[in-house]
Amino acid sequence: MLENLKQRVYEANMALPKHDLIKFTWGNVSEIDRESGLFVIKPSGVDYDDLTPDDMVVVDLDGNVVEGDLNPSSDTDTHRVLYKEFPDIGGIVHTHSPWAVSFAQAGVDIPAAGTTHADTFYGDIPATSLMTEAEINGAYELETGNVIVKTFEDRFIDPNEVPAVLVQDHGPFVWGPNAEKAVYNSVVLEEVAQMAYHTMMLNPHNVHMSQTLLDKHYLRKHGANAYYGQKKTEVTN
Ligand SMILES: O=C(CO)[C@@H](O)[C@H](O)COP(=O)(O)O
Repeated sequence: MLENLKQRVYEANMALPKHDLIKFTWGNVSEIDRESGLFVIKPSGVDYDDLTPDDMVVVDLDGNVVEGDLNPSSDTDTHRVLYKEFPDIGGIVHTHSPWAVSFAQAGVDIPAAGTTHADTFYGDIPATSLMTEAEINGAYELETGNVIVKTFEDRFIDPNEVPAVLVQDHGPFVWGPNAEKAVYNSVVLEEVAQMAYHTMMLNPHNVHMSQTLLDKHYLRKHGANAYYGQKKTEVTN
């Protein structure tokens, strides 16, 4: 079971440079096996050209390295918090994709401006508030996870419907039912971030799509077969 998971996580990590979402050793991908509560994550600081499936590190939800000779990603605690607090997600991606990072660093939500966005995100993609000095000086990656969870709780956003967040001072964390889908969502995030930036430049007033179209479009695509569990709303064609 773990060998297959390591292979999948390796392939998902290798998709980051392929889609130009990272440079050098930036970013990381993980996937959890919910039965065992173990997740597999990229090792820290290893160039993607040198990565192998055997380099992947197995971690439990208490943060203990269960298997692996290399140190797990420096963002492991952020992944860990999200797996504990968002029980429906199965894979997490962190990238430094430029357009998403620009919105994150500016502390600006990516607005739901059109159907390209609505295909994957059921609403604006939230930017977190700036982390406090205490959070930064504490266990930064752990506090990053806590800030993400608090952002979704405070803004009543369902992480199963908006599978991404823009961590101010850092960058995007994106998730999905597995690592492969989380990478797909990361690619869509970068695309809609660039589209949103230009849309906002062209029309500084209001770029939000109609809620009616957002509801219709998202539910038609996800409603009956939402991969995060069954949506109760009837899908209207
Ligand atoms: O944002 C940072 C560093 O600024 C990290 O997220 C790196 O981008 C990935 O670190 P490792 O996964 O290699 O530890």
